[in-house]
Amino acid sequence: MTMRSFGLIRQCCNALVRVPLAREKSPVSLPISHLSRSLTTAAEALKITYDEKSEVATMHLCRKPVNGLSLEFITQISIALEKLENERSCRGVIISSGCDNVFCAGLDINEMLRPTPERLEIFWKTLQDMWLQLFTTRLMTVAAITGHCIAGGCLISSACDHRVMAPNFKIGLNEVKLGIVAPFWLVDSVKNLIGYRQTEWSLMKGHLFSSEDALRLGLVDKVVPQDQVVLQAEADMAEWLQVPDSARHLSKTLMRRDTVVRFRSGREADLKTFVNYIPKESIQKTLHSYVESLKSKK
Ligand SMILES: CCCCC/C=C/C(=O)SCCNC(=O)CCNC(=O)[C@H](O)C(C)(C)COP(=O)(O)OP(=O)(O)OC[C@H]1O[C@@H](n2cnc3c(N)ncnc32)[C@H](O)[C@@H]1OP(=O)(O)O
Repeated sequence: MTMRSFGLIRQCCNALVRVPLAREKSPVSLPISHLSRSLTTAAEALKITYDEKSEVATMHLCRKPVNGLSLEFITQISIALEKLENERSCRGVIISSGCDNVFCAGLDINEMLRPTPERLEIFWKTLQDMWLQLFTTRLMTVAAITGHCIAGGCLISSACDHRVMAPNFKIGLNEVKLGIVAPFWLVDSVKNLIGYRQTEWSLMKGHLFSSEDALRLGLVDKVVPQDQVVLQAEADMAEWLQVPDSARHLSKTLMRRDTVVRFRSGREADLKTFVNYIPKESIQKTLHSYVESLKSKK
């Protein structure tokens, strides 16, 4: 197997971190005091390998401990996707996790705690862009879900084309438990998989499905033992790649067009809602209590 690594660019200096936005030429500078905590450096957080024989890349999410989606991490994912999309030989990408028992625990909650308005706005725009990229990419996308896949984690998995999950983990949208509401475009992408009623009640309750229930409902496509998830994802990818790329991608575009049109017409309003809503004192209190409850469960 021939593997190549894609280098990802991060620029740091003492006082500022430069965060290039997806599809924008000039990076934006942000005060370092607003960087969220991570046990992994930016360089370690995302690893891309490319297998020339199968023409498939693997994107390993390795932002320990739980792949919390910070602005920097989302930006890295977005840049990597763009690079892979532009790599003509690349036909598919498998998204996997390097964190034990967690595929992705969703947005890094620290991004929403006492944020600056500037960073909050960039954070949300970048998340919207990353979702759109993943949801519409010409590449065949497979999520290898080796652990919990919560809220923003489900945003990644539900934007993919195929999902393989390990048993006995949780997946879904639990935003209401944090006192917040999932954006309509994320809800749409889950609704496309499991239908209106299952989405409605799980969204309102903040219910997380077991892997087994997720399989039954169609939120994932296969459940296999944890140590076989990546192998299964690779095998399924190979099968998917037997379909001619352009016909597969055009079919995906056709099926997802309504969701994309709705997203494009509502994204500005969605951004406004997010930046106005998150700083509210009542929301800050609930988010703070939620973070405390995560810490105190130990
Ligand atoms: C209007 C806005 C809508 C936005 C749409 C999306 C929203 C979101 O994604 S909000 C995030 C929702 N996610 C969650 O509620 C998941 C919370 N995490 C967990 O339930 C668990 O951590 C776990 C099941 C994913 C893993 O459990 P375990 O292996 O036992 O690990 P710990 O709970 O001990 O966590 C380790 C460490 O990581 C911190 N942490 C966990 N999740 C997050 C997170 N999403 N953001 C930031 N930090 C997170 C946790 O607090 C621990 O920290 P330390 O105590 O400092 O070690």
